[in-house]
Amino acid sequence: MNTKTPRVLSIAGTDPTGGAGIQADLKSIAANGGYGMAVVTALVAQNTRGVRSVHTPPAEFLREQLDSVSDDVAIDAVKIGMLGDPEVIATVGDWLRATRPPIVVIDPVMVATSGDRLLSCEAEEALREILPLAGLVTPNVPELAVLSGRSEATMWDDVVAQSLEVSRRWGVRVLAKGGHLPGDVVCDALVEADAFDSVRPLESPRIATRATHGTGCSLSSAVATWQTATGDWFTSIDRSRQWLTESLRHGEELEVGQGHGPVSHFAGLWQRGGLITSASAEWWARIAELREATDRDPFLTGLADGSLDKARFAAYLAQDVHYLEGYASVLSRLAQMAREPVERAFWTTAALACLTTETALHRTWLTEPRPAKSPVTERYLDHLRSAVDQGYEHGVAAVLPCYWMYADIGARLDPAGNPYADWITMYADPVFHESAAAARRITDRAAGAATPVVRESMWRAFERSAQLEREFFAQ
Ligand SMILES: Nc1ncnc2c1ncn2[C@@H]1O[C@H](COP(=O)(O)OP(=O)(O)OP(=O)(O)O)[C@@H](O)[C@H]1O
Ligand SMILES: Cc1ncc(CO)c(N)n1
Repeated sequence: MNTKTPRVLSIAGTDPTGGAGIQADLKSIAANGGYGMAVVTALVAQNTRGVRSVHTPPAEFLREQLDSVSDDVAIDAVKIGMLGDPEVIATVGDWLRATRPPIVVIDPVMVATSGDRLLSCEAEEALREILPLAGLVTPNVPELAVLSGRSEATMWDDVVAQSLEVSRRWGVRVLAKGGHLPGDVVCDALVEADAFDSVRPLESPRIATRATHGTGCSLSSAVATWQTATGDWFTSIDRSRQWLTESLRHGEELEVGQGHGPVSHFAGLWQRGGLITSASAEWWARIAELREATDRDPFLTGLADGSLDKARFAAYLAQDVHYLEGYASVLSRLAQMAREPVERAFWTTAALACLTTETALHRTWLTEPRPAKSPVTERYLDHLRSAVDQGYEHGVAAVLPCYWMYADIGARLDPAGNPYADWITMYADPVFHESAAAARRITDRAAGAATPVVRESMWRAFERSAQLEREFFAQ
């Protein structure tokens, strides 16, 4: 098992709508964990409905593109798609013989999903001749008929028979794809003609979707990528098919084009949180410096070693009572805005705890007359109120630092022999920590469901609160 990121080169034609060809290959390689590179064989004016025209750059230029990659980059795998005409095939064939990439997958592209031809008839013979350079060839049913010189298979047994013929004749492994045959189950098979004529079928449920544009491109690129990592063709095909099935399921959601739309290459990744596994964890890391600066504030260092002046502590608690009253109102508003019953219950309980448990200690320190709200207290509460005004997501992000920074401080201070031990143990209490964890989970759920724009402004609301927490201690 190779643990390095596979460097995978796609040699193929283009699809400006991004669902097939090189554009699909790059997405597929990335979605399956590889680093994608691309050499263009043909510029294709096409969309989800059909092909309008094809522009083939000069063969010398194709060779220059290929050499640009191989002269500089160690290539782990190559996926070959649309080759268009005999000159293109000869150029790619020469380059393959010269560079000998360790993994080569040829998707013998002949016809687009729309039914338009992508390979000239004269090129069919030339294409057969380069098959021995591949570790795997991935024809669909019509392509298999062309390669084997037979009529198009209508039954699975014929698909297998034709695959065995192609495998035997050109000494190549064949992934026969049954996507074009009818049935609730889509059957593919890895076929190798040798003494035992191995035929290993792979089945999956047929997804009822029109979004099948570029499935062949995407599958072959995925297999090339996985093969670098696993070294086993069957495993690579199996993994790639699982990924493709998931991507097919979400293709129509993209609403791309009026014909056969593309698959959603990153649907699974997005659904599982994309690059951000936890928004709150990422935000917490981003405020690391601010947190360290807060720790160094004389108020907190004094609290930590017990040397803090009693009058300063009382003044802090007096402001904190004002703050907690305002904070509780904000939490009640979140309770009203929450759509999930568990979240509504959490914010309701949180508002109550704020007005009772948390302020109980404060009240023992309060002296009359109570001081007015300080400018920092006013500013912090204004910020929280304007965050909930913007929406639930912003509100939950804004109230989080108050929980989290206090839980963090409470866990790190030692109450033993400290005159402020009551305060420390209140924030070291597991019940308070569980509340902080619940507030984080709610924030992560809201951030996961939010658009990138909303998530970005959630972060800003969180960051501003963290800054205000620091100013609050420093006041
Ligand atoms: N509706 C579907 N549901 C599930 N899997 C499918 C569906 N259609 C195709 N597949 C799978 O997608 C892969 C590509 O199959 P297909 O035979 O359609 O290739 P293709 O014709 O070369 O693709 P294209 O020309 O659209 O790029 C195969 O693994 C096939 O089993
Ligand atoms: C460039 C290109 N390659 C392959 C296909 C097959 O889907 C396509 N439509 N376009």
